[in-house]
Amino acid sequence: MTQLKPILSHLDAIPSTPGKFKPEKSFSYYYRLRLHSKLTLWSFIFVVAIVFLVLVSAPAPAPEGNRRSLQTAGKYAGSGWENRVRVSARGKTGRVVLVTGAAGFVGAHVSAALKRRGDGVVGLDNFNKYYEITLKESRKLLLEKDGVFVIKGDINDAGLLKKLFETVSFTHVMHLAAQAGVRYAMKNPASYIQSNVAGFVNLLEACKSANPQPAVIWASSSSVYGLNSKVPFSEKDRTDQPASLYAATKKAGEEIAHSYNHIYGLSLTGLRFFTVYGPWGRPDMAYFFFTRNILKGKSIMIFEGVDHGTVARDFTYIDDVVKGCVGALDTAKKSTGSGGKKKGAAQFRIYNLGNTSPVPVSKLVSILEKHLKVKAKKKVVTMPRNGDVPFTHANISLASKELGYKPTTDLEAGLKKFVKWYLSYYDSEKQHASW
Ligand SMILES: O=C(O)[C@H]1O[C@H](OP(=O)(O)OP(=O)(O)OC[C@H]2O[C@@H](n3ccc(=O)[nH]c3=O)[C@H](O)[C@@H]2O)[C@H](O)[C@@H](O)[C@@H]1O
Repeated sequence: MTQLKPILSHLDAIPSTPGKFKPEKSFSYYYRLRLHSKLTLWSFIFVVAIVFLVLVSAPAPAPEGNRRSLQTAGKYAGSGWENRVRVSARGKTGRVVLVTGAAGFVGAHVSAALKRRGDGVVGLDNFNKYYEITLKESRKLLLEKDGVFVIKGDINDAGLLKKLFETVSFTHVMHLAAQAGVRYAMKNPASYIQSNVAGFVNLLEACKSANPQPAVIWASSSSVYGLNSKVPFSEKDRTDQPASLYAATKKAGEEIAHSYNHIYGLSLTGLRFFTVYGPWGRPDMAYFFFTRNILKGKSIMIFEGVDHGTVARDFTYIDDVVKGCVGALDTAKKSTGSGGKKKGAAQFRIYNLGNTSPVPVSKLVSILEKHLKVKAKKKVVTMPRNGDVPFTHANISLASKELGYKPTTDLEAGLKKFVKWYLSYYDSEKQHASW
């Protein structure tokens, strides 16, 4: 320590402006300089040795996927987060369900229904900006009141899924996260591949590796029938003529699911939803933005087919679809594999969840006008080449027989409930309307 003193005092003498430094040429100066150099040399050797040891003992750099997992593990580690997940997963029925897309339209309704009947439910949603995030946040708030924790995270995050499956033994996964919307696929095709293909595979990877493997129920779409002209659409009809990239990714999902069922023994049930609508719905859908534009006095475009052909949809009310989802969950058999190994054949099912009564878009608009008590400014235009199909019509006999699915709400009654919710939700004082 005493040896260091002269050096420190020498350093004290160095002016803050280096160019003005004038060296002293005395004996003690050279003595101190030599001592300084010796110490600097030893410090340098010491630092090099430490760096060498660190480099030798450091593991090889993690590949991209693992690196992301490590980041995720750090982000979600901690007893606070794990406790919230575990509390949310508690239930009375023995069923513990991971609902992806829980802040979305169908996901939020299904999560609430499962929690209300006593299942343990954990939600996952990436809260992306496809449509207004405030609506997703409001759904999340309502779910939290019901005791459902909605994690903000992405199905493409393998680290997060691994952590989730390590924290909770899910009996079921209700996979409702997706990039939805038929026409938006022309604007942002990559987002469909990212969510509906890559994200789905990532989720199935986590499910097949889990021990026990959960049974998986996931959202497919009526759009897989594409240009099929045989009505009503039956699950046996061809689905190899998609009219949009959205439909193609949903069809790809069905094929991917089949391969995971075949290789790993995962129990998989696909639900082909037919234009689902209702309270807390999606602002990108026609019934929703028609309502918004009618109230604002803006014009709306009603598509028609070639030669003034009618464009119609088998609009299906949310509560009916929720019952179909719950029916699918309750009849799902267990997966047969565990930890990535198949032990026997597992269940693979596909069902239509529609309403069985297609309604022309022009009729949808006249019902809205009636409930809103406002006349719409209508422009009838030929359907652009945007991936839309002229009509959808579900045959639901399989779902009725095997899931007990029985839709009970017609478009008139369903839109009445939607309009009531819409007016109360967008009335600023009642932003937090109930289910
Ligand atoms: O059943 C399905 O599988 C699909 O249902 C809806 O797709 P879509 O039936 O096209 O629903 P909307 O976008 O609400 O369109 C409803 C009807 O309104 C028509 N439309 C849409 C927009 C517009 O400006 N004008 C118009 O007449 C469409 O051609 C369609 O016939 C959902 O948006 C998809 O995510 C879902 O997968």
